[in-house]
Amino acid sequence: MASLPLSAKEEIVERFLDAAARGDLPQLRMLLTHTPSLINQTGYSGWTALMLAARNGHYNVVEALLSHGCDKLPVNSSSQTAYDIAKFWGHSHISNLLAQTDDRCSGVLPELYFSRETLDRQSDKRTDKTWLEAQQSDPNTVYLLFSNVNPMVSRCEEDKSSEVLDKLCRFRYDEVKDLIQKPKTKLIFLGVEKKKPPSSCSQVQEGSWEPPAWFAVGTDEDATELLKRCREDNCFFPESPNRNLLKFSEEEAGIVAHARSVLVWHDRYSFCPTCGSGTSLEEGGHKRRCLNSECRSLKGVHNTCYPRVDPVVIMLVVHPDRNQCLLGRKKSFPVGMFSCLAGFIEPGEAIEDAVRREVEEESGVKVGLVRYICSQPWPMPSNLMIGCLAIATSTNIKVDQNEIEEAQWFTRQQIAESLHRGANPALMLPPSQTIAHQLIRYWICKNANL
Ligand SMILES: NC(=O)C1=CN([C@@H]2O[C@H](COP(=O)(O)OP(=O)(O)OC[C@H]3O[C@@H](n4cnc5c(N)ncnc54)[C@H](O)[C@@H]3O)[C@@H](O)[C@H]2O)C=CC1
Ligand SMILES: [Mg+2]
Ligand SMILES: [Mg+2]
Ligand SMILES: [Mg+2]
Ligand SMILES: [Zn+2]
Repeated sequence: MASLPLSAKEEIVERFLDAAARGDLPQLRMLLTHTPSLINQTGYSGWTALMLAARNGHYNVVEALLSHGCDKLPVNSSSQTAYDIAKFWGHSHISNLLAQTDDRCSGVLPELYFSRETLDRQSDKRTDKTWLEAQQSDPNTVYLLFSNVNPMVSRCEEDKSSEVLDKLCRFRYDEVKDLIQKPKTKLIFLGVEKKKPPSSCSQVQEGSWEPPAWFAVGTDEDATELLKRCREDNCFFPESPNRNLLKFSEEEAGIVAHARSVLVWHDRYSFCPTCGSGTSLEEGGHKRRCLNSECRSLKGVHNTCYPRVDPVVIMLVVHPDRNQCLLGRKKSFPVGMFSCLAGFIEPGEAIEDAVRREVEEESGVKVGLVRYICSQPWPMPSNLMIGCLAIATSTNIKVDQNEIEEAQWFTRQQIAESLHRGANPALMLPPSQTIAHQLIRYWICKNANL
């Protein structure tokens, strides 16, 4: 049977993959300059250009592909990454290169959701009352409204990935000035915009321009009343706040993480933890001062006066054979979902010891080497997730049923398939916004080269 003619697109993909397989760097570069989207295209059996170059030992092609931001994660139909292929065929200079390239640049460890510092916090301005007051009434200042620690949002479906995005509703001083004067309202100074205006702006030329300040307004007023302040009619307060907190853009997620954690702290610590008296807000909403002049908390620096952060270790435990990892599921997880083990750090405990203790408590597995990888603020309500890879020194699982319903070793192949192809009913991994997902992805890409 005569083979069907290739479409123009298929033909260019084939030429690109062929150039990678032959190590023809000039041809590969020329095609990439013309059509940058070729970079992660796949051909026969899911092989990418990176895999073909890794298979045939073309170091300079692998290097060029990585410098163009090529994705190292994809697996072929045999569930092998480019790293696995280079290693299998004995091209250790290439497998080392694939394991070593800078994590952030190569996309192995992307920026974590909730962690973008969109605003410049300008913490030194928190004690400058005159400056803060001037910012509050400035017409360019941006206010965000929170009802019982939930942000008011509007929904837009125009994101390029066609995912639903929630957008924070922004208000100006005139629209909220009555609200912020009420005694029970909490006003949090979040920082100032980092973006610079166009140099044509007259205030920039005069030297009088200041970047707009942002404030969060926390109130327990009736949500329906608050919604009446909106100019648009598609604004709302999400019904399941925890799930909805994962629907923001990266820019806004970072702002929400800061604002929500501080507001939750005010909500839960209205009275002085030292003597039980009332407190007042200070320092742009980043401090609570006890109103009892005799209180010990007023002498020296007292940590109960400042917002709390709870450190939590979260770890991907790697099997001693380096080819499997340990994941667990809580009863509350959706069917089929497994995630990294996690637990609160206890007082007087180092990160490594907390990792070893939590893993042994929850799964019975003993851990030796622990390596810190990355962290993520998790404003539910105020955790700092400290992500680690840990190497197990024992393999028998004995689950603590109070904390975990089930724990299991999964092979690299099972994980790579679930990550790459998704929709695997036997193993569903947590969403990409979580540090658990990113630690798992990191292990697959780096092959746990501890
Ligand atoms: N972003 C992510 O990828 C993930 C985030 N997490 C978060 O990590 C946190 C800790 O994980 P768990 O397995 O629940 O911890 P865990 O294994 O330490 O068990 C929780 C228990 O620890 C006790 N506890 C000790 N200190 C606590 C504190 N400061 N606050 C609340 N409870 C405390 C309580 O009895 C609680 O029931 C959770 O809040 C969860 O939201 C958990 C997994 C993934
Ligand atoms: Mg736990
Ligand atoms: Mg635990
Ligand atoms: Mg614990
Ligand atoms: Zn007190």
